[in-house]
Amino acid sequence: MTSYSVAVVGALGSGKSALTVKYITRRFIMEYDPTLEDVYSKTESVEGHDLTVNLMDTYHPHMVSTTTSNSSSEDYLRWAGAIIVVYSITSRSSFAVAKSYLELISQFARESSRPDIPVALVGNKVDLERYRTVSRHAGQELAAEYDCHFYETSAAEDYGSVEVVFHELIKDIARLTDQNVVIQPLYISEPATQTTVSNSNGNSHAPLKRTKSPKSADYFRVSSKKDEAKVLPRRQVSTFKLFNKSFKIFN
Ligand SMILES: Nc1nc2c(ncn2[C@@H]2O[C@H](COP(=O)(O)OP(=O)(O)OP(=O)(O)O)[C@@H](O)[C@H]2O)c(=O)[nH]1
Repeated sequence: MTSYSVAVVGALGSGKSALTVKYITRRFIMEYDPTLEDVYSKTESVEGHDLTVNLMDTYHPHMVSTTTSNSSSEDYLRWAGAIIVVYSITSRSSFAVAKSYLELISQFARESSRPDIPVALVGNKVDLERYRTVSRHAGQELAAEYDCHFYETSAAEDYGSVEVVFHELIKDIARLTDQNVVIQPLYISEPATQTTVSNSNGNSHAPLKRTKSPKSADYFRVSSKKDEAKVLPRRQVSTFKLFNKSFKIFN
């Protein structure tokens, strides 16, 4: 199974969960329960080749504007094939935290054997333009400083602006492993039968043929705390609880 692991990091409240669930379900969520670190997976079958995207929605309550970290908060670095660093364009403190994450990732890349780990800096909540305190230019400059992708998104609005972030990183991972991958939009089909998966701690990349249209897609979430997987039936939920998190969904 071709597998791509993407970790999402950033300040509390920057929209990590909203972006992750938007990508998984195409819907915007309003979170109102505390967050735990969780792993979600989305799979699709492409011309007989299965592609799985594992997403870690991280939770580092003690990560502030500093480069100090501890080993458990760096687990995502070892796990991820690519990393999304999120800040809110309405929060200068979240931008400072994003810079700290970029520094941490850059240190890790230097010290490990993974100097090319793909990273995207994402300024989220662009629908709240009137409350903007971090300019687009500042985001671009920071991304240039750390030589990473830069995007501005809204988890509350356009799905495409969220999808492109994940897809570009998946393509980067594939390029790093010499895979010829064309990522098409991940269509969500009727829920499949319940599936059990285990967390991916590495990235094994089988050759993937070019394709014109994905045939089917499943999406489900696995908890990093439990060896249990859960299929989320898209058409049956307007409000749902995912293990320890509750979400309201806005169509
Ligand atoms: N308007 C708007 N609100 C957003 C957006 N993304 C997230 N939010 C809201 O911002 C709040 C925080 O979003 P979360 O996704 O929980 O943020 P998080 O980074 O996962 O936060 P923690 O789980 O505490 O680490 C929630 O009320 C979301 O509904 C966005 O793009 N636009």
